[in-house]
Amino acid sequence: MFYYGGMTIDLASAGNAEARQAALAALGQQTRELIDAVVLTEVPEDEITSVTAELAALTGRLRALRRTSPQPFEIGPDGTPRHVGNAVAGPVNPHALPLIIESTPERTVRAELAFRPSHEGPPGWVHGGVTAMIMDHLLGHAAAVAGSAGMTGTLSVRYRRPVPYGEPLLATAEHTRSEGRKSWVDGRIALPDGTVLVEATGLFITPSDWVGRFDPA
Ligand SMILES: CCCCCCCCCCCC(=O)SCCNC(=O)CCNC(=O)[C@H](O)C(C)(C)COP(=O)(O)OP(=O)(O)OC[C@H]1O[C@@H](n2cnc3c(N)ncnc32)[C@H](O)[C@@H]1OP(=O)(O)O
Repeated sequence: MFYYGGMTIDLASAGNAEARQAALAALGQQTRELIDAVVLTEVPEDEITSVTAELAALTGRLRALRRTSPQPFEIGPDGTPRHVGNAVAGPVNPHALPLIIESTPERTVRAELAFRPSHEGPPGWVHGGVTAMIMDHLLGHAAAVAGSAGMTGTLSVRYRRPVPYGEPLLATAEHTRSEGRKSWVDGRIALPDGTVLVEATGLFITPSDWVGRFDPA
């Protein structure tokens, strides 16, 4: 539902939902490119001021109709979570890489990724909070495809080497064991040659009201 000028509008019935998601994903991608352009720009100050004014106008146009509910969320028949607005994997969320996760027949997960200049923490390297966020999400996804969807209880991260941005990397994760509603998952981010940069272990807890709700087929 969206609220506009005192009216409530059900956009799902007002248009083609798939085309709308594609349009939003394109907006998300353009905004990612904008963010990196802002981070890297060396244009003159008057140009920066002019672009800022144009962006303020564009922001106002988008704010004309605002969503008041969370983005749609579903678990596919294979246990794969789909959440278009997610901060890590959501194609319509400019904060998201977006992380594109594949599941293997063994119910482990993998994602090829490249961080962006806007993820910089230490000069020239990726911020540790960003890599922890990627690990949190990927490990949570691995728990879900293993039939143990849950919320992060604890996440432990070991930073073994600095993480570069703008270079291809591989993130992988696998569920290792469960006890009741608690599940443990291991994961890592590595260079293409296998050199591990970041390792993580997470404990995911299935809330009581999720039990049996998100089981993969
Ligand atoms: C849909 C698919 C999504 C799929 C999603 C796709 C990937 C997304 C991944 C992103 C994940 C996130 O960022 S999630 C967002 C970050 N996480 C959160 O916001 C979680 C906030 N915390 C909570 O909501 C709650 O505390 C829960 C759900 C974690 C646990 O609450 P609860 O269910 O009431 O748990 P409770 O009965 O007290 O405890 C059950 C058992 O777990 C233990 N336990 C409880 N909390 C913790 C903890 N933090 N660390 C260690 N152990 C804990 C207890 O000691 C107990 O052990 P015993 O006595 O039985 O031995």
